[in-house]
Amino acid sequence: MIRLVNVQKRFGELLLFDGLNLRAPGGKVSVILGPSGCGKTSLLNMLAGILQPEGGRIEGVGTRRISYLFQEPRLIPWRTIRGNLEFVLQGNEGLTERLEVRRRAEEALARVGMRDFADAYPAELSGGMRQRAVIARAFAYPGEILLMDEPLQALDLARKLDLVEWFLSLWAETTPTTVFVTHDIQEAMILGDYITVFSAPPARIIKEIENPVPPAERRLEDPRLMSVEAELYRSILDKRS
Ligand SMILES: Nc1ncnc2c1ncn2[C@@H]1O[C@H](COP(=O)(O)OP(=O)(O)OP(=O)(O)O)[C@@H](O)[C@H]1O
Repeated sequence: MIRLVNVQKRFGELLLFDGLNLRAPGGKVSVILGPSGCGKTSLLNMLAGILQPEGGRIEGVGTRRISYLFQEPRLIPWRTIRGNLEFVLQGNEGLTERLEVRRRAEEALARVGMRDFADAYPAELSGGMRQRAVIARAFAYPGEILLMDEPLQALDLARKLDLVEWFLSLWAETTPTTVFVTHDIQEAMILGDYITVFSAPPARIIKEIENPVPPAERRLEDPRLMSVEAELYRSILDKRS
């Protein structure tokens, strides 16, 4: 379980978090849904230790291994897709053997249907394929905690749902404690075991929902998810009025 206790963060005049309390249960996907600029990326950066809060504390992260998926697929342009995965795996204790690293990279690419593109360079692939490669990379590097910053936002709905399916099947193998931030309600419903809605800064929690539908059964047209969607819309609209 990751816990934020009374976290304070400001950037100059902008008070981003004024005593934020939040939990992300172990082995579950917690989605933070919030408007642009409410501090979602800053929250992940604090969890990753890249950014320090001015007050409060963050528990449950410590020395645990973290995978971080950024908004845009950050791949090294002069390395092939396989080379990008190997690069991450080589820094990993116990995986120093070159052949083992290669085997793991190829296995991860095969898991997302990218085996035939292992020798391609990032610029030769579509945005959706690059995103698939970074998802493979995140799971090839076995983090206990997975942080995801709107990694699907630039994709159309069909590609997004395709990637969500890959994501959920890979995720189910190791069930890392996951914090996924987004402003997309559909992503939140399909991926989130828990969904927390943030207000604009200073970010407050305006709604918390436990997803009533198990991951394997989540379809956008499922009436149970449609009622989650309605509840999420209502909470966001109520806040505006
Ligand atoms: N290093 C920084 N210095 C000053 N202001 C910052 C810094 N990082 C973020 N901010 C500001 O803090 C606010 C929250 O930024 P953040 O990127 O965390 O929000 P977000 O919810 O992830 O937004 P988006 O959905 O647009 O990515 C923004 O107004 C941003 O300009």
